[in-house]
Amino acid sequence: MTGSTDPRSTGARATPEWHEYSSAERLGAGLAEKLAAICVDALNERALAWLALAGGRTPLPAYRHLAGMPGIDWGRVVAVPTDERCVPHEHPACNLSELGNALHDANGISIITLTRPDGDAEASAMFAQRELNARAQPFDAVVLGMGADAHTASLFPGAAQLAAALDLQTHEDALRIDPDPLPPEAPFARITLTAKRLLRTRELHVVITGDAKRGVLERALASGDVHAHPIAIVLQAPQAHLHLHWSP
Ligand SMILES: O=C1O[C@H](COP(=O)(O)O)[C@@H](O)[C@H](O)[C@H]1O
Repeated sequence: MTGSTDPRSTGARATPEWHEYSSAERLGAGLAEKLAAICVDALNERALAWLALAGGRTPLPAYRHLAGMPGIDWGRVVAVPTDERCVPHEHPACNLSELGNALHDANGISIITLTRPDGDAEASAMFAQRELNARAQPFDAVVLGMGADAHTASLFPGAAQLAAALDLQTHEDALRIDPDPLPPEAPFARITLTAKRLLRTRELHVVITGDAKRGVLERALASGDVHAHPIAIVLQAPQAHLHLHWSP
């Protein structure tokens, strides 16, 4: 089911369009169709299609569907993770291999990394900034996941660097973030795209599953408090088409 709240809101807030699916697999197929369409449009109009893709498990079915879709000139598609853990690239906690595996069939796609091969946090932050600075054009689409604490990308509530990463006047595209507390399942510093960089996009797709996360997302959007609920930054991109994808 697809539904919209207020189709054209007033003020500088994005208007979310909800997409509800009966399963995570259907969500993956629905999101993949939207990403494929925007890649095709981008490639018809510009030299490259430029995507920022969330890590985590929820969007992986969408990436797999997308990679299998016909009619996309993958050699002209460039993707970057929205965030990455500061671990060596061969470490099981590095998002890169899962993203690469999910996009395996997208033959020729370029995936930009945010971290140095050894995972050093400071060197990675400088590297990520250079990589993004060299690709200053707006994203065609940004896919964002969300944690149970309302973090998105690696914009973690409570992190010392959160205010800098949320600052919409910043000149930084990517920053080091130290989640506080460190999540026990992934106790690492991260590199995250800043809110300003994530919001410079034609489309924003938030992808979540389960009633608990839906409740978190609805409360975050209602409060608009980006420091307590960083996912609420998506409301601050009124020029972007904001899609919220949910399945049980
Ligand atoms: O820590 C992270 O978690 C979120 C959500 O992941 P999921 O597995 O629950 O979908 C993810 O979007 C983010 O990129 C990642 O760093």
